[in-house]
Amino acid sequence: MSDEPSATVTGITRTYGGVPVLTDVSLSVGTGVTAVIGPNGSGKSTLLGVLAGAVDPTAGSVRYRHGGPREGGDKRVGYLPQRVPFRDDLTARETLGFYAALVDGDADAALAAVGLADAADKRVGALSGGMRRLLGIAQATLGDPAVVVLDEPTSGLDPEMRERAFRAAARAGDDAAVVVSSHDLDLVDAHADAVVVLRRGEVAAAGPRERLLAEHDAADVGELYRAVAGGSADGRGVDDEGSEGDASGEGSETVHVAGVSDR
Ligand SMILES: Nc1ncnc2c1ncn2[C@@H]1O[C@H](COP(=O)(O)OP(=O)(O)OP(=O)(O)O)[C@@H](O)[C@H]1O
Repeated sequence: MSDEPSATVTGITRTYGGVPVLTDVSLSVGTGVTAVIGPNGSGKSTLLGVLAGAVDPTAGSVRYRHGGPREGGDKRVGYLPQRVPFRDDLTARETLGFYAALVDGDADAALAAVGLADAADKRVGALSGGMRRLLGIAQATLGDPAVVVLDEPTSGLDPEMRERAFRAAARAGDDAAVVVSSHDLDLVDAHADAVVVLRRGEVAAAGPRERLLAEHDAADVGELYRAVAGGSADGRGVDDEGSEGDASGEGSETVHVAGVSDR
């Protein structure tokens, strides 16, 4: 595992109609699983979209160690958006074959890696919601990208499928920087090497999971979340003075959140 970050975002701000949804976010991610957590509307999808090159920041920059999503023909950044526009009439293999052709990937290997080998010839329209999410993870990992961005890969899934989706993400994290947003704090606790907590568009805490837990005297990621992000949907349950983590978003200092694994 290299200490050099796979992707670094510096001073990212994104506004919609003049309203900031991300404010001066700086962090870097490395090999392993980095989980982005935070209340609804805290900016997780926007941050992941910026990392994936799907959302242009209003200010700030993103730097990739191995080349970005818009550089050259190679797919260096894989992306699973919240809603995946797969066609229902194609089979799982045909679907991945389409994407694999774009990035010189191996559709069957990607299907096998997420446990969908037996469903290769099923039409996408006949897959369960969970299998569809797994297909989305397979799509995002095609072509061995250096950075894999997965936006809520477990939303709407049953507990077994959630576990499978996170395991697939964790396997991809063996040799890629996997950035995953999630509300499944128990799975984040079990599988994430590093955690970023967003609160109202700012980084409230970020770093290797074990270090963050120790710093915030939290037994698990659920406790960390309650301590740092607050309990309410918009994060207003937190006192602004006393709850900042080590990556408060002040200034543009970059915090390296990943690159440490204790698994
Ligand atoms: N295209 C857009 N146009 C206008 N506002 C947007 C757009 N995308 C996001 N927003 C706003 O930005 C804020 C952050 O949204 P975002 O989806 O990044 O949050 P999130 O943390 O991923 O939320 P959730 O957990 O509900 O998925 C929200 O207030 C949302 O309404």
